[in-house]
Amino acid sequence: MSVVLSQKPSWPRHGSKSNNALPLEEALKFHQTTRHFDYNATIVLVGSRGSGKRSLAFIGATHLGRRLVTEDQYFQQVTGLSRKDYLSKYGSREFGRQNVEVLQRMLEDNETGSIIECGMSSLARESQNTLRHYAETHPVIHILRNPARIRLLLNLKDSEAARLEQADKSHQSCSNFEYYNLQDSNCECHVEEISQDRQIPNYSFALKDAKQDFSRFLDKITGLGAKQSAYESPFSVDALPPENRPYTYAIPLSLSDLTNGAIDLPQLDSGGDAIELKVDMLTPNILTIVSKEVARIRRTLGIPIIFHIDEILSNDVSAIISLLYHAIRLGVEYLVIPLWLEDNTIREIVHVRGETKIIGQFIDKKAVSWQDQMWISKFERAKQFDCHIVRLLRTALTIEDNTDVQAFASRVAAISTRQPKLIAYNLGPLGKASVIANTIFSPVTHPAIRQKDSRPENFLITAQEAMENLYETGVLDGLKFVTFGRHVNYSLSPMMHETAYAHLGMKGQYYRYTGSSLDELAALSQDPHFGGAGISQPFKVEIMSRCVAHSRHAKAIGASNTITPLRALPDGSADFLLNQANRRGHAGPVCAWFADNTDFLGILACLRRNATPRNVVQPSKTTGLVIGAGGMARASIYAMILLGCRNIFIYNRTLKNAEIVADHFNSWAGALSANGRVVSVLRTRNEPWPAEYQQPTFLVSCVPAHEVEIHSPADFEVPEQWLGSPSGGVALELAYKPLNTPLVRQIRRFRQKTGRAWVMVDGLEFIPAQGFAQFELMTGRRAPRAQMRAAAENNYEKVTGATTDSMV
Ligand SMILES: O=C1C[C@@](O)(C(=O)O)C[C@@H](O)[C@@H]1O
Repeated sequence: MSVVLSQKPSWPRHGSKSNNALPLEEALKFHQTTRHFDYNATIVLVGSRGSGKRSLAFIGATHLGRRLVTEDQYFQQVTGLSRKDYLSKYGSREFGRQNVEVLQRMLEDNETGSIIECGMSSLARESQNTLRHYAETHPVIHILRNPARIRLLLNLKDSEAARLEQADKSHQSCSNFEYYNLQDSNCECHVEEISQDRQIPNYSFALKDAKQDFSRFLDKITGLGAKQSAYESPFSVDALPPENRPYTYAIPLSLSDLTNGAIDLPQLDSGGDAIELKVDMLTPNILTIVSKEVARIRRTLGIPIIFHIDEILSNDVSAIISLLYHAIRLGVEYLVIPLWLEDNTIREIVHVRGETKIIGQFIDKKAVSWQDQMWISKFERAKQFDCHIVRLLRTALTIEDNTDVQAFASRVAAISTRQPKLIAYNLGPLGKASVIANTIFSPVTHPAIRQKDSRPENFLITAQEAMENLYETGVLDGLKFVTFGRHVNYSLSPMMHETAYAHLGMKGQYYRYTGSSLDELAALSQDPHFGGAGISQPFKVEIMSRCVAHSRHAKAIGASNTITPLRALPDGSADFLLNQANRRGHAGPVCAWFADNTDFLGILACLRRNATPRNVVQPSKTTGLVIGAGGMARASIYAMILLGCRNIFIYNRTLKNAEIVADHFNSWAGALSANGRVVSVLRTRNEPWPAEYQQPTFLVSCVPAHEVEIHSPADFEVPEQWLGSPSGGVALELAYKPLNTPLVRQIRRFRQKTGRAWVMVDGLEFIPAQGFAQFELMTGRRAPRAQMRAAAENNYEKVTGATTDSMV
């Protein structure tokens, strides 16, 4: 590890001079806003020209279902003139005054339910005062971007660029969050310029990455993400924060290693439940470096960040405090606060933490025995500040220290049930057993790091090894899973799931079972080692009535593709669902099933990430088309409803089945649409597209890949007249044997002929997308996505006997 302590940092200390320097007291007061907002509080974006605010505001508005308000548009609305015309008509002084007034009105008139993109009027002193005040009750996010990139984008001279960069700094003092808008190294294209096939390199990467990153960021700082997951399904990984789940792992990375290129982030994909970012260097622009590295970790790995300032910096208390506040601005998930800081300092930081959780930490350097009362008093100290987690560490001198720390944890557990979570283990090579036994954020290395760094100091085990140990010692049980359906002999699920077990060090087997009745599945689940089932056609609807509990989604869809076993307590009854969720790694008698659905998640992901900005959902206008009337068709309709689509059409060969599906959705979702109907049935293929509706921009074909009754497999083509959307759309084909279905060929031909921007997504993109969540529901562990996707793609030809080269 290299430590850089060469120069003093130059972060804005309280009251320091900048363009819009605040008086000290005011700055402190500003820092102390609590970052707790009404769930619907409007979110404001400020930042330099060229920082990408507009695109991000657009992404945020779509993601949260908010109104998008831009200052340009508001200016015109209020004054009746564009900015340019206003400036030439009234001159710059009056223009400046009007700008400020528009900004103030815009904030005032849109207190809730909006995402506001501020223009450059946010640089004016009066505007900044207003924003500062607004930030007491609303998230105000400062968007940053690499200055070189901005200069390039805006085609600026050096001096102009420097002025812009300098001016942008003043946004720090009127925002309570910061988001570093990374440029995608794969793609230089503008968000509008995306290509239309996943086979084409760079296909909409920029948009996909920014969409994912920024949406997650908003979920995090508003706290909406976590609440949503728990509400949706008790078995989803995000239903419980990692500290409430058994056996989670954190990979420590030092900032200096990250910045000097010693760590290749993409290689660290899966292998930990969190990244512990250790700040071990100070440079003049340390805050920007931190912002950028946090953004890189989020973009590349997408797992929570534990922000930790290395003890080697403990001499510079002022630097530590600035870094702690900065981490809260970045909305990191966990912040490690050294318990040796002064009481008031700790209290103030905890007060403004927003959704960031606090880990109070004490590291003993004097080898005090775990039996010493000192440890309990450290725990009590952290508790007094309302820390969520207390982390107590010391170096192991003997193997016995590991049993001592266990005994200490039991003593703490006996104090009371309502208290912070405890992380306690021994450092050093002798502490390994206590790291394995510890259940929250045990520090692990990653195989990719170990490969590069074989020094004896790097004694950490990998998450995979830690898990293997838990299975070997009988702490966790190997389980059996199955994909169950009438035509599952070419299912890719076994490969995807077993690859994931191996990657994570889990013991598990995933079988295919071709069955003709759900009674056969009931027999399979008599085995206490039964861990869950993927439900394939034609059982997705029927399985619902066999399950005693259902996720909110499965209920709304009326179909399930994933069931998990509910295990019996000694008296034969089922335990609470969240307890069941936390016992997923253990065998035991199965007394009932829980139904969930991940098909809709796969469909949602495919539609969402492939929709072009031109086809952003407008609830009153956007239309969707679903072909089929089975469980997949239901999941497709549900995904479209979640996207905001309120005019969905269904076509199925057997009309009656389409009517049943339409009735199901209209019975609970009809009220979402002005005419009381979200789903309408197209009776025949010869019908012209209903004239009062736009042609669909979302199309999902759920025609089975295998033969149904007398019909041949997936032989469906859409009447060309239904494809007339001028902006094209996303067409998702769920059948994947072969990939090159008649529909895929038709869309490709149509695209070539008309130049309409249809993005074709095939079944091989969908299968892993539904599989990730299924794996997570069944195991409670985060899915190793890249490995699962590769397993599906690499085994496709072997399993299905078809070829993958059908997409061009
Ligand atoms: O329909 C399918 C396909 C599948 O059954 C398979 O085995 O590939 C897996 C299910 O989760 C999914 O809903």
